[in-house]
Order: sequence, then structure tokens, then C-alpha cells
Amino acid sequence: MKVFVTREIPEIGIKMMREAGLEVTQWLEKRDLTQKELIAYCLNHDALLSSGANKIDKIFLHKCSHLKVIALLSVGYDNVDIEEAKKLAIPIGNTPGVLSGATADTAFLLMLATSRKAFYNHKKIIKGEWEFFDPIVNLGIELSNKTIGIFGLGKIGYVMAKRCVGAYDMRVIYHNRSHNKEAEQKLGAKKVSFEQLLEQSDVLSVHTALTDATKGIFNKDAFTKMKPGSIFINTARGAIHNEKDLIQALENKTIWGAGLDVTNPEPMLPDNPLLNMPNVCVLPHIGSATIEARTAMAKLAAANIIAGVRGEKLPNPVETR
Ligand SMILES: NC(=O)C1=CN([C@@H]2O[C@H](COP(=O)(O)OP(=O)(O)OC[C@H]3O[C@@H](n4cnc5c(N)ncnc54)[C@H](O)[C@@H]3O)[C@@H](O)[C@H]2O)C=CC1
Ligand SMILES: O=C(O)C(=O)CO
Repeated sequence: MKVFVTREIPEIGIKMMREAGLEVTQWLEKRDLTQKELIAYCLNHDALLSSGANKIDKIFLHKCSHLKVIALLSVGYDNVDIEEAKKLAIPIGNTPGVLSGATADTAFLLMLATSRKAFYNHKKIIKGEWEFFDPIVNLGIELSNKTIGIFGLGKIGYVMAKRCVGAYDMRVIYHNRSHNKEAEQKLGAKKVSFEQLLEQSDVLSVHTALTDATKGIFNKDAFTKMKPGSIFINTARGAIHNEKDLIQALENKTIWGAGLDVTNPEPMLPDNPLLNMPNVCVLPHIGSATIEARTAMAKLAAANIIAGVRGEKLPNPVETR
């Protein structure tokens, strides 16, 4: 059995698959494969371990319906047509849980950095523009006892909420499709409507999947309902916010600041106005980029591949909720 891997991944994953008797081919170039290239490789393989933004759409799935399993090196699966994969009986696996701490840390980092204009001031030092102490310049906002609003209180959202309570005694409100009993009991979190989340959050952090329901949900209308002193954080997917509306909301001071690990498109172009705003911090989608998380993700993905090629139930099948 042959597995195609679309990126260099932590060696442990490759080792596990080879020890299970699989022949592994890795794409080592530092660019995403085109769909044509991906299909061509997959036609000669039995399984696909996909990292990055490769579109696993209807066209791909029909051309590669022989695949015994597709394992994603991510928890997000918005690049995959899950319904079509189900119809074709191709099992799809992902890597939930093991990256929740790392991704929540990134959201927390962005929240804190944005609240103190950290990236902007760092850039000024590099440009030789160190500003002398001025009592009314460069003022940030403090987070203690403020309200953190979580949009999508699943695995990552829960860890972010926990960090915010532990570090700053923040009050937690959340909007989710269902109640999160653990967050309610342990963190005193309160489930609110989407409108209330917008109106009451001092920091609003996005942790849902990108779906038809969440695409562009943070638009002009939503930003207008947020507090003027609030911070918008997105570590989920860039298409959940409308970038033009976000820029306008920041320029008009409808909201105070924004921290983004995800943009639309990725990569963000260097002339994007967001990159020059004092109250904005942007990272290049490094949410899960820790040694620990990526190692665990490689292990989960490899375990999904091994089970899939053997015709066994995947240990971590994508669960659409
Ligand atoms: N920046 C990065 O590197 C990373 C980004 N992510 C993104 O974070 C997302 C969340 O990951 P997890 O917390 O593991 O997923 P999860 O499935 O545990 O949590 C998502 C939560 O959002 C809720 N939800 C979904 N649609 C909703 C809607 N329309 N309205 C309200 N709530 C809704 C779900 O009920 C669930 O509780 C992933 O889908 C992925 O896109 C994940 C890992 C790393
Ligand atoms: O897991 C995901 O969904 C990511 O975006 C990268 O880890």
C-alpha cells in the first residue's frame, strides 16, 4: 500500500506508517501542489495524508475515488467536501484535541499583544522610531475583569476561556450551537445569543469551524454592534470575517483592535492596510505550530492512515457538528 504525503511532516508520522509496512512518498517542495499535480500523485497511491489548503473537492474525490483514506493534518476540514466523500465511502480523518492548547495560546497571545499594540511598537523600534516616554501616547487597555466572548465554545474555545479566567478573572460569555456544561460549571460561562455576544464582549474570540453558517458572519452589521473599546480575535478561519468590513470598523473606531492568525486570502499581502494599524496584530496561521502539537498531529494523522488502509474504523474520523 502506498501513501502520498503533501508536505514534510514530523518524522514520527512517517516512521509509524513505514513500520506499518506502508510505502510513503512525500512532496518536499515548499509550495502547495496544484490540484492537477495532487490528482496525478494520488492516482498512483492508495491513501493521502494532506497538510495545508489542498482542495479536496468533488472533482478531486471523483477522480481519486480509489483512495482508501484521506487523513488531514489539521482539525479544520473546510477544504474538504465531506458529504461527497461520504457518498463515495472515502473515510476522512482529522487531528482534533491535540492542538487545542497551542491554538488557544495563539488566541491569547494575539489578545494580549493587541491590547498593548505590541507588534506595532516592535516594528517602530526596527524602523529606528523608538518613542520617548510620553504619558499619553501608546496607551493600551487592560484585560483584568473584562468580558471574553467566545464564538464557538468547542475544544479550542474552551481552552481559551480557561486561560482568560485563570490569567485575568475574565467573565466568560459564549455563543455556540449547544450548551457547554463543563464551561458553565467550571468557568461560570454563560450562553448568550449572537447579538448579545457582540454587544457584551470586551474581547471577542472566534473558534468555530468555517461553514456556510459562519462564512462572513463578522461583517459590517456585526462589527457595528460591538463595543467601541472591543478587540476582535480570529484564530479559526479568515473567511469567517469580512476583511473589508473589519478594516472599516478599525478605521472608524467602531471597534478598538484586532488580532488575526488567519486571513482571507492566505498569505496576506504585505501592502494590506491591517499591517500598518497600531491596534492590529497579524500572524501567518501559526495557531498549532508548536513542536508538541505538530508531533501529536503527525501521530494522529498516521494512525488514521494506517487504520484506513487496513479497512478499519479511523481513530479520529471527522465529526461534523
Ligand atoms: N489557526 C490555526 O492554526 C487553527 C485553527 N483551527 C480552527 O479552529 C476551529 C475550531 O476547532 P476546535 O475547537 O477543535 O473545533 P470544535 O468542533 O471542538 O469546536 C467548534 C465549536 O463551534 C461550534 N459551532 C459550529 N458552528 C457554529 C455556529 N454556526 N454557531 C455557533 N457555534 C458553532 C460547535 O458547536 C463547536 O462547539 C477549526 O474548525 C479550525 O478551523 C484549528 C486549529 C488550528
Ligand atoms: O488544524 C487546523 O485546522 C489548522 O488550521 C492548522 O493546524
